[in-house]
Amino acid sequence: MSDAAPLLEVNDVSLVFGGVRALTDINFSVDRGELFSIIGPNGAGKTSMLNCVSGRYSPNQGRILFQGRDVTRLRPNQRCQLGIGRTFQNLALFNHMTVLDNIMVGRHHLMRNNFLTGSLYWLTGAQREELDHRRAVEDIIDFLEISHIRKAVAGTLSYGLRKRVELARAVALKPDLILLDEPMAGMNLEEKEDMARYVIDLNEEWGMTVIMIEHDMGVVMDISHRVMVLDFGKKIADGLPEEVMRNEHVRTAYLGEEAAGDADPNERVA
Ligand SMILES: Nc1ncnc2c1ncn2[C@@H]1O[C@H](COP(=O)(O)OP(=O)(O)OP(=O)(O)O)[C@@H](O)[C@H]1O
Repeated sequence: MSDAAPLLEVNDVSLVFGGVRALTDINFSVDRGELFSIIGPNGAGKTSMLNCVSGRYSPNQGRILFQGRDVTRLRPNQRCQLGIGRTFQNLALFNHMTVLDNIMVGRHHLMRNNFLTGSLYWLTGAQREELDHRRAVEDIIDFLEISHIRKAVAGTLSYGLRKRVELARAVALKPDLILLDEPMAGMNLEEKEDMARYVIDLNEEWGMTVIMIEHDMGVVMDISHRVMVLDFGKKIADGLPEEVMRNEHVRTAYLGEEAAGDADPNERVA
């Protein structure tokens, strides 16, 4: 694959649930290094699109290529191993486990030693491997500023902190492509500012390509390189944030003229 080839290509993807057409003929691509956002009203098909990329849903039609390889029929864990990580709209943490253990779960597929070799702990290099993993996890904990809660049981934390731990677990997979489903939902302004900064740093410092679904237009327009708009399962626009904001179809179909006026680009959250 040449450097110029997209990291992710979605070709003619359609997805149907019974009588509901969740997605119709969706085409887009995301280049390595991009921070790409998907927006649209409730029920527009955003999460369905992300689920087709992560492998949770299998499209009825179309193909998904990751690093030039057709992954359309691969299971979620296979895509994970190829470098696609994600967070969920509704938190999916192990609430009874500590923050540290939740993040270690994220490292699982990178660990070569299993329970058999693990029983030969000192002989197989498992001890060294575990140390390496712990070090990598510590880097993530420092980056996301959750050192003070590392030993806390995940279920006891505030919503904002649990979202951050969930992000940490997804980052622990060291994905090339990270899919974020409404990372700022339910957060206060300060938490949103922090999360926006983490997303930018993941993209710029950690080199991860990001696809983000987010309803906060201020954040989306401020930090995205490109934005795609879905409406009733169809793509109605994609382009630079300012182009999308100017697009009349988007303004009427999604934002509405009034809301479009509200999303003042000078009033950005991050
Ligand atoms: N598992 C499912 N079974 C049946 N219908 C589904 C399923 N998942 C999604 N849908 C339907 O597909 C359509 C798109 O839903 P989706 O959740 O992808 O939209 P969305 O843009 O992410 O919405 P929101 O912003 O509310 O999260 C909706 O009509 C939804 O009811």
